[in-house]
Amino acid sequence: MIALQGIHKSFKVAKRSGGLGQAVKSFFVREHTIVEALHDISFTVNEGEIVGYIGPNGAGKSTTIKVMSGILVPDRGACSIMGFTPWKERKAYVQHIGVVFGQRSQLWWDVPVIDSYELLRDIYRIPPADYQSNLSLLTETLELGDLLQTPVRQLSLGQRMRCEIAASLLHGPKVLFLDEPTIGLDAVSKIAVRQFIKTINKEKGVTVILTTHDMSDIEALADRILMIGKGTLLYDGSLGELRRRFGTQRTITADFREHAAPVDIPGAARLSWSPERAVYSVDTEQVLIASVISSLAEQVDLVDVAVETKPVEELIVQLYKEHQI
Ligand SMILES: Nc1ncnc2c1ncn2[C@@H]1O[C@H](COP(=O)(O)OP(=O)(O)OP(=O)(O)O)[C@@H](O)[C@H]1O
Repeated sequence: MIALQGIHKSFKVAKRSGGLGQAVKSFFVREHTIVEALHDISFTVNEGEIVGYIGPNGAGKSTTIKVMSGILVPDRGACSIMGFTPWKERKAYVQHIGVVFGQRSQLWWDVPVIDSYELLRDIYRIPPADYQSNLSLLTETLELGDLLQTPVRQLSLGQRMRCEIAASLLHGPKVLFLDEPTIGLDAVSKIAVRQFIKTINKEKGVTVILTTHDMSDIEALADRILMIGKGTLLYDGSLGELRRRFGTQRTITADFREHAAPVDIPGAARLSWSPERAVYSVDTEQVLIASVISSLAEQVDLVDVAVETKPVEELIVQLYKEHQI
């Protein structure tokens, strides 16, 4: 459904140094630097996938979304989405995609939300019956109700985001690009937005590409991660694979009835010890978790045991280190 091949995109940025002298000089001689935002980006996405596009600030995530939604023209490379080249056949193409930029609004600020929706209906030439059925489904699932009659500037961030997502789906697109859809939202709104993304993906088969800094979005939603750093694709695979690749390390926290002497477990490194709690680090490629717990149980009177994997954030930092980002 989506195929990018060797996409390159650079920006020419005016160089400015401090001081009045430099400012006067730059008035006559403009110096520029070239920022390579995307370097040879290639990937494919199948129909019905939810793909998380992640990376540090300035990695090139938004630039990729802009190329895929036809807003930016790349310097080189090919991009085919549902048979369209986004920047060439923009008018026909936008009928098939929905785009949400979390930091920008596509809604008219001073008028009720419904007025913006009606404008979008006319822009996209959505047949009245389709518009009505899409609107009622979106109103119900995103709980828009009274919000439709409210001017956008009076909405909370979470309410606005629900309205933005509905706006991007009124014309029934097959692909949805979401750039930071949960930015700034509280926990409840985040869960609502995630739940909705899951629903439209499952029930309507909408393919979703989402950029986010929030790893819990990825854990909750994405079958697959594409990771980008300094304009280069660093990883393409599942979160599970990423965990397996780096995450054979587990931390075992054991609570037990008072036990004075620290206990050594073969194959496990003891990270801390107190008379009622010990923390061990275990490499699951070297030793089984079960054998660590059973040798611990032989020596202390166990009350509780917790086994934790490394948080995803740590795995990602490790990947950046590996690629020297
Ligand atoms: N219009 C522009 N003009 C000049 N440079 C730009 C422009 N847009 C992006 N860049 C540069 O391209 C690089 C990639 O930016 P991009 O916005 O795609 O990153 P991002 O991964 O979305 O970052 P963030 O997580 O901070 O939003 C950055 O170095 C950025 O400064």
